[in-house]
Amino acid sequence: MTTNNDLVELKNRVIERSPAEQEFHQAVETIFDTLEPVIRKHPDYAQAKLLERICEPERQIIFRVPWVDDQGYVQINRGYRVEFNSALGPYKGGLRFHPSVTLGVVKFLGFEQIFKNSLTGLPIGGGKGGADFDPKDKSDNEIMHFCQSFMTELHRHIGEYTDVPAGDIGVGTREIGYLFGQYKRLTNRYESGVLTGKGLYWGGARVRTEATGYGTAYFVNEMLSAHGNGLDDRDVVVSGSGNVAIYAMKKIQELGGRVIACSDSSGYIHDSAGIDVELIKQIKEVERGRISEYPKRSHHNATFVPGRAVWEVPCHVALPCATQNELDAHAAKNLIKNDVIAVAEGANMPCTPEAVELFRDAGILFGPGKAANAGGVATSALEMQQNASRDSWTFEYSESRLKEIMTNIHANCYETAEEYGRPGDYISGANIAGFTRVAEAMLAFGVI
Ligand SMILES: NC(=O)C1=CN([C@@H]2O[C@H](COP(=O)(O)OP(=O)(O)OC[C@H]3O[C@@H](n4cnc5c(N)ncnc54)[C@H](O)[C@@H]3O)[C@@H](O)[C@H]2O)C=CC1
Ligand SMILES: O=C(O)CCC(=O)C(=O)O
Repeated sequence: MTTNNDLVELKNRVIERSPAEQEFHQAVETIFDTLEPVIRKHPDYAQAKLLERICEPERQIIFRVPWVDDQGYVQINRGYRVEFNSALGPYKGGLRFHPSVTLGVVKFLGFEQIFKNSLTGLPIGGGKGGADFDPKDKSDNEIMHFCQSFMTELHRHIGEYTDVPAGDIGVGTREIGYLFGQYKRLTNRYESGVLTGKGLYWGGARVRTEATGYGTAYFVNEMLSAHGNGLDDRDVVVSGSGNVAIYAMKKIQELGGRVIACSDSSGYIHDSAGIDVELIKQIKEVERGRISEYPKRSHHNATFVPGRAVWEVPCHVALPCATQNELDAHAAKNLIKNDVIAVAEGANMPCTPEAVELFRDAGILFGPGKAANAGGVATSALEMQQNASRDSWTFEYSESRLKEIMTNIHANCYETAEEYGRPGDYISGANIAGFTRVAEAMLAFGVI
């Protein structure tokens, strides 16, 4: 029999084995805090030490990334790929290029990815990678040289049946293009399924660009509907203005919500008439500019508030879509005071544990990232399917698949939470449902 004390001891051992990896510890804590009922129900999981095994990456690769900048100076960055768990399929997860990237950050993201990918119901394992490279203010030439150097090492470790990276913060279609070009050159193989998030002319899938944000909007809509609410006429606030944020805003508006604020790392914009998403796309995706440009060019009466978090804007629905730990207890208290009814994580682990606790205590509907933002990786798996069958689906069909997957993920989390006596607790539902599928596969494979 596994008791709560056994689990606490086990969690402490996992944390001690990986010192100074604060973000990874945080992700591990969330899992351990919710899995007690499933471990109790399945003594064979404890006997096979599945929890210990799932916390230990199958492989972690750390490498030097040297490149030459436009001034002719040599620059050195550190690259990572953590191949966490391949029980359900090839390692799958994005690459993040940001100065804050450390082994602990990559491990937390890879760990989350195991459960998220399992929830999609598709055959993908969990992994993540990246580098402490800052793409901000780099020329196109410098980005290309960095990507080529990064892939010169990474190509040895990845493959359609082994490990399939994609984008994340700082890595979009441009970077995937440079990475894919270098992989093709080094291996002399046009192996489309080795990377996802590709451009539509060279093996990419329709809806992948939109998928994470659209999926988050679908998920929050499902959460609201399941509790007798809807998005109609609701004020929605989104953090970030990158890939996830832009398409979350677009789909929220299509579903009847009113997005009144969004942000970047310099501050936020408030537009009570409703954010003009096409203008944000032009500023952010095309010009790679700052969000402070928006009020200068919008026909609405919008304002830019520098250096402050967007969570001070009153809203019914909050979608953190920027980065980890961006929504803290102070922000959560503010949102609760302003009568927020639902929060869904478009980003990975954007809410601190204290914020999550406050939402839970206040009875706010809370969609954890591993469920709410799973639409991106799910559509990556659909891209792999299309690559394997040399096929290309229409936008409408691809979006209908995404919608179906998000509806199923919501239902799975909702029903699992009920089954384990935690109705309405989407965190427990997501963790238990995600873990169970991986656990069953690991059990079937023996001790490996
Ligand atoms: N791109 C994808 O398909 C998926 C991304 N995610 C997660 O979503 C989040 C955002 O990723 P992307 O949109 O792809 O990245 P991105 O690089 O396109 O955009 C990130 C955005 O966050 C903003 N930002 C960064 N730090 C901030 C801060 N402290 N305050 C306010 N804004 C800040 C940036 O200015 C930028 O607008 C990340 O947590 C990522 O791991 C999760 C699932 C899939
Ligand atoms: O599409 C992918 O493989 C990457 C998605 C990702 O990095 C994520 O879900 O956080």
